Amino acid sequence: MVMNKELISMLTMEDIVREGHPLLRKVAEEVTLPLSEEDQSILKDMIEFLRNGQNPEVAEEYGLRPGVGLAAPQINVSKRIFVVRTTDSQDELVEQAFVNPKIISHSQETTFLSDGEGCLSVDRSIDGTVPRYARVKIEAYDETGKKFTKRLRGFLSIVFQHELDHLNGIMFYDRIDEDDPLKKEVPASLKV
Ligand SMILES: Cc1nc(NNC(=O)[C@H](CC2CCCC2)CN(O)CO)c(F)c(N2CCN3CCOC[C@@H]3C2)n1
Ligand code: NI
Repeated sequence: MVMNKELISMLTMEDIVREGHPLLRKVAEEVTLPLSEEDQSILKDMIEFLRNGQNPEVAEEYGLRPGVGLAAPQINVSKRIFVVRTTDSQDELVEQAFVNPKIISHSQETTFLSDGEGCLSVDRSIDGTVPRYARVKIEAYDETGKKFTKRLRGFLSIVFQHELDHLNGIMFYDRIDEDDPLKKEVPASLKV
């Protein structure tokens, strides 16, 4: 399908950098607040990309892989920004920009997605358990530059940690234990 990129400002899969691109292994720069016009428009494009990917018609039309999160380094912008669009444990839609995000505390207990993880920057499927903190207390700024703290758990907590890793040059498969990739049991000592 030939797409006339000049007429489309939206992000497509062509804008997503893939494994091997240096930005995926760099620690991204903190963003100065308030966000510049450029950074605000980058955030808007990122949220739009997730919305489009979660819309079957649009995803089909533009060949988008669905995503629930996207980090700025994945679109060749080495800044500490990511966006998340998914439903939370109360099945509420969460569409959130995280600027200069930090984990300020976390549970000892770990969790993981039973089907493992994937990544829009990784064009292959990699089996293995990706251990994540079960609960995290985070601090970040939103698109208006307002500071907030939040306690995340479950799926949202996992997505947050996957995206935060991208800001620190970490890929999900870095966390798979080579000696026991499919381990499902959380070591007893880690249970709180
Ligand atoms: C689990 C999942 N990963 C999808 N893709 N991968 C991603 O989001 C990568 C980030 C996720 C990989 C594991 C944790 C974070 C992108 N990443 O590389 C950014 O760094 C999905 F698309 C998806 N869902 C379930 C919810 N559904 C709601 C309706 O719309 C479709 C959507 C599909 N669940
Ligand atoms: Ni990813």
